[in-house]
Amino acid sequence: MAIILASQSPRRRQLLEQMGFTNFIVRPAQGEELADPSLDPGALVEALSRQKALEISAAANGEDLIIAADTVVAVDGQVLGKPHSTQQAHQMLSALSGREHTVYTGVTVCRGDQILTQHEATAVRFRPLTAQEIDAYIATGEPMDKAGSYGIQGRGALLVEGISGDYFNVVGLPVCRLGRMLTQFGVDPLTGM
Ligand SMILES: Cc1cn([C@H]2C[C@H](O)[C@@H](COP(=O)(O)OP(=O)(O)OP(=O)(O)O)O2)c(=O)[nH]c1=O
Repeated sequence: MAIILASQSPRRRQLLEQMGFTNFIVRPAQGEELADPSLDPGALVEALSRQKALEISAAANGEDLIIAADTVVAVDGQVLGKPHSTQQAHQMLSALSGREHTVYTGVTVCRGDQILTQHEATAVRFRPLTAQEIDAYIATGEPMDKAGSYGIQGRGALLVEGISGDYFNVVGLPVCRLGRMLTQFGVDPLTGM
């Protein structure tokens, strides 16, 4: 049985390694992420993670275990994905300045016909940011491939006053929840695989 991480995200790869997995295949999904915009953020990230997992599973061996995830930021009923431009990154960071938002990550594990999807939510509080600080942060290049236009694991930490919930969920993979989901597939990262 091979473990396939259906993700291009280097953070997700690192977190899977941190869980103790050394021999897994990275095979990012290529399909466009399509979801009903009326879904609430939890249902949205679940649907997107499921799409990624099913795309890779369709071309995989039935014995292979696929893991896929999707992360968004929600504030004021608005869902923020990755920014398409530095201008959009500026808008997102302005919307997050001086307040709390929620990071949602959906995760899907599947093998053959068995499929399990869940999500985790983490509250993150930003300190107030000036327009100049936002511009300086964008100039580091860090925001552009990240939901909500920041990376808590990088210099984005300078913006974060506090969090409530799973830190790793913000980085892109709810490690504790995923560990428990995997036990339903007979894979236990803690006691041996
Ligand atoms: C909020 C936040 C997001 N992120 C990242 C995690 C995800 O990689 C990204 C959200 O985009 P996603 O669409 O979830 O994932 P991706 O396009 O990077 O990779 P793939 O679809 O192949 O799995 O934002 C951080 O790294 N740090 C953070 O603090």
